[in-house]
Amino acid sequence: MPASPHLPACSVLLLSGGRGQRMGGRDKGLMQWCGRPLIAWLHDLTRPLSDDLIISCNRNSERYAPYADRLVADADQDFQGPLAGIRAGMAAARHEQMLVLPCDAPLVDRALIQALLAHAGSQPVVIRQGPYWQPLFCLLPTALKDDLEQAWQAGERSPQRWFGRLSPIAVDCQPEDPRLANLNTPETLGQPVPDR
Ligand SMILES: Nc1nc2c(ncn2[C@@H]2O[C@H](COP(=O)(O)OP(=O)(O)OP(=O)(O)O)[C@@H](O)[C@H]2O)c(=O)[nH]1
Ligand SMILES: [Mg+2]
Repeated sequence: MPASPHLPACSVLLLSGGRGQRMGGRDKGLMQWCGRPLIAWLHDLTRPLSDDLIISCNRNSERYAPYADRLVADADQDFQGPLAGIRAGMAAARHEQMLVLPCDAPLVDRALIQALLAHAGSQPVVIRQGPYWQPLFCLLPTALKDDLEQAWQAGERSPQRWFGRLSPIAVDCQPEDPRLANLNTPETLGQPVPDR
């Protein structure tokens, strides 16, 4: 289902497969923010955009399942980073474009997503803040699946280095754009530090 008649159909990949080290090793996507799990906020934002909503997670699959059409796990269970999740998502995605968002950015809004979708084509479209790319906020043509696979097999593990070779289109945001806030620590969730 397209976001509007003028925007392309896309798959959505919500990245929630990280180690959560700065959260004391907890599964970040399931941590509560403003009364609900982080993944629930991203689900609500993206659900109307796609009939192919994929969550990349490496544990607690039964708790993620209600928020997705499908779940993917990394091929290796040693947390090789977000590119592992993107790789699994690319292999599963059913549409020509795949919107990628991290689970820990609940303030992303529809306008930001529409700005990415507006550039859908043969190149990656990536958010940039000042000089800094935000590689996990992006729109990827799924035709790049084979390119990604080759890069992965050659040892690439950095999303930014991977798409950097592919003439990405930037969607520029202000350095202080609050929609891109990343919640990486218990303090940012407004919770005490969890026990381990
Ligand atoms: N599939 C997958 N996703 C990952 C992996 N590492 C990080 N991510 C995701 O990438 C996004 C950004 O990662 P971080 O904010 O560093 O999250 P994290 O790795 O769980 O947290 P830290 O361990 O504290 O760095 C989050 O949405 C993570 O879920 C991984 O090894 N596999
Ligand atoms: Mg990390």
